Amino acid sequence: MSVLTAVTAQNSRGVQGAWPLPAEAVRAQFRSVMDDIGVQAVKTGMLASAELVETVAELLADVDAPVVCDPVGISKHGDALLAASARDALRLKLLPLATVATPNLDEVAWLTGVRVHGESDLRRAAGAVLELGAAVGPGEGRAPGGGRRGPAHGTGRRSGGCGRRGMTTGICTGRGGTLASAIASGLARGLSVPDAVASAKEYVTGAIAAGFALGEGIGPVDHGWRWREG
Ligand SMILES: Nc1ncnc2c1ncn2[C@@H]1O[C@H](COP(=O)(O)OP(=O)(O)O)[C@@H](O)[C@H]1O
Ligand SMILES: Cc1ncc(COP(=O)(O)O)c(N)n1
Repeated sequence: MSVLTAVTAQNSRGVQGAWPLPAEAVRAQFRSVMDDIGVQAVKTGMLASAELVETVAELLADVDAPVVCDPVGISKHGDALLAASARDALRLKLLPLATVATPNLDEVAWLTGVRVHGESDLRRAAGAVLELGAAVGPGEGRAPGGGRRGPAHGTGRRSGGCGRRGMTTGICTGRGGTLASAIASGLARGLSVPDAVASAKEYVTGAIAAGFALGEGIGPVDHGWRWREG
């Protein structure tokens, strides 16, 4: 079930417009889901403004289910999806509620000041995210205790993806959101955090490898790759 926080106009070329919903609309959708259907896990994505980050943090404070926070900052095309003024609310209110946080490398630098230049920086970055309160972070699907960790860009076993038109960089839209959603799905099914992260990492790797061209710009990951591969 979804609680929409913003409406965007976007395509493979970029984000042409974004309109945050009123906090009241977010609260009402949340109540509609919780009071009838309930949740086994939550994943947060684009929150647009400090007000919406605070609203979502308030709502999640009473939720007794794992929370995966994907602190969406900018789109693959460089379009802002979160106001700069929302950083403190994200750091101080939402991330402390997270079971798992999945910032990408730009987002982790923005949130913690730690710049990742190589693999040796990953542990420091993860530590900085943990200090904000998230149980696990950042991005990369790192499992506690040194679980599976994949390549950041383009060197992995299945990397490549987005294969038409000679794109071999693994750059496609929806990677981070797919990783975070897959982790939340695993947690909802009762997997432990390390198992949910490992399973999500495998899934997103396949989705990137099967990414395809759509439109004139950056195409999407393929969420249906397992189904298509049979
Ligand atoms: N070229 C690639 N090949 C394989 N996995 C990749 C590649 N690029 C990114 N990933 C994986 O996709 C997941 C999400 O990456 P991330 O950089 O956080 O995405 P985004 O920038 O979309 O938020 C991570 O697990 C990352 O390791
Ligand atoms: C509503 C929404 N949420 C998140 C992203 C980031 O995805 P990406 O980094 O792949 O552009 C996006 N473009 N739109």
